[in-house]
Amino acid sequence: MELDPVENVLYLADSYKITHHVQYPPGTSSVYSYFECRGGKFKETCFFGLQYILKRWLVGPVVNHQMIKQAKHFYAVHFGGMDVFNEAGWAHIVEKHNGYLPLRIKAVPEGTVVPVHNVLFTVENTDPEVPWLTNWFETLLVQVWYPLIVCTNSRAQKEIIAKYLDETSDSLDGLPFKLHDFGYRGSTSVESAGIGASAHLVNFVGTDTIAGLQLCRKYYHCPMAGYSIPAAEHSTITTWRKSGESAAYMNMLEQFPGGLVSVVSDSYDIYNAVSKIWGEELRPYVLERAERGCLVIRPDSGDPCEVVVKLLNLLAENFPISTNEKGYKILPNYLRIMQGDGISYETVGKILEAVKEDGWSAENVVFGAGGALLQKFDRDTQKCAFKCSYVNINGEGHDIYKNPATDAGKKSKSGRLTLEKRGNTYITIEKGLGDPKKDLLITVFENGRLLRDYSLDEIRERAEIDLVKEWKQR
Ligand SMILES: O=C1OCCC/C1=C\Nc1ccccc1
Repeated sequence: MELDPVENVLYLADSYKITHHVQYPPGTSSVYSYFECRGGKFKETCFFGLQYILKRWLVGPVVNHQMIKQAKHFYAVHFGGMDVFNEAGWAHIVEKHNGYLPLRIKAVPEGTVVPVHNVLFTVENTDPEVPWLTNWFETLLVQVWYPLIVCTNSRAQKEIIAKYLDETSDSLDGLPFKLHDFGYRGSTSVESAGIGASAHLVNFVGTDTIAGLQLCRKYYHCPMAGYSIPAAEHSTITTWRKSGESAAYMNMLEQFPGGLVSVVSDSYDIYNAVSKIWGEELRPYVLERAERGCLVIRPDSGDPCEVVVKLLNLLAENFPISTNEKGYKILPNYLRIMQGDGISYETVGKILEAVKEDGWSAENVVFGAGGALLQKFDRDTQKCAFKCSYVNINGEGHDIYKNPATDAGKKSKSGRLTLEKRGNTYITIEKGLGDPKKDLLITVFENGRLLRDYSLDEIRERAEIDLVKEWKQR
């Protein structure tokens, strides 16, 4: 039976790694490597996504003789006839470990927020026969850069939105729904959409990226990690033609008589739609459902700061505005604005500042984000790196490092590492000088078994932002 090559750990490494087993010093018995963020856009990272990689690819009996036989032939061709594939090494893993990978991975608990330049996880071989195994899996494990950075970026936006809610409203209750994931179509694949969407769901519960819900269900014990509401897209408005714009909007109110409903309203002229259609022609119908639901008006073009503020003021001309305890204006609870265009870590604060400057509360607006939420990152955004810091050769341990004369920023940590708390922050102790009893790195994977299985709920709790924790204390 033809094996699915995607499901074969023998193909989950960069080609050059296939040739590395003969490149370590003779007598090498242990290779110990670590992962860190060396800096970048954010000064701290919210660690998330390793568990998905472990469960998806590494847990269980992941290699067998048939796979080895197939890979042997595959690599002979790939390397132009040269026999570089470590058939004996992999056969040893099948024979001695029944295909379970003799590795130990220790990681900071998912959801932990750690300042950059700290060790986030370590990898080492547990069988001295296969020291080359540690770095074989660098390729796959470093892909954690993506969920880690999406989670961090999403969380940073939560901090900004929470700040404005704290300043201009009486509650943070709506915060989990304030940033909605619109990023499915802009993702590079269904799998990557799911990974990125799950990372956002650590911080929020608003999503349209279904793939993320499935991932959270299957890999993070969360049956329903996020929610959405009935919403229009341009096609369901423009198919009524311009002459039928108000009929299209009326249809939305009729088809969804209760609960929240979102109507994108900028197909022709958002300002006309809000002042003349929603504010006049359909005003009675908007009021009629006031007790049963909420109309969410969605602009989708123009300068977000200008459009959102202008829409709030146009709505104030036709609907009853009140003032909350912080002295900021609020729409009636049956009206909200969703800004789903141009939203990013860099812009969300500017929009909320404009809203606040004009005397409006942040509670009036919810946001949607796509590309900037799930795509506009690369491994360099946080300078994610995986480096070997310790090796044992002929029974003698050596603390090792790289320190390129041409880039001091690429200097790596040396020796066996621990992650320890100092006050309310973290530090990494190098050279094996850390206290194992204080080490915050948890053995999550050992010899093919998952030793810690985090739920999304506990990750959400661990990742919670300070302002929310303070509010819960009040
Ligand atoms: O308007 C909305 O209200 C809240 C529910 C989602 C929603 C729109 N979704 C969406 C998805 C992908 C691209 C663009 C929009």
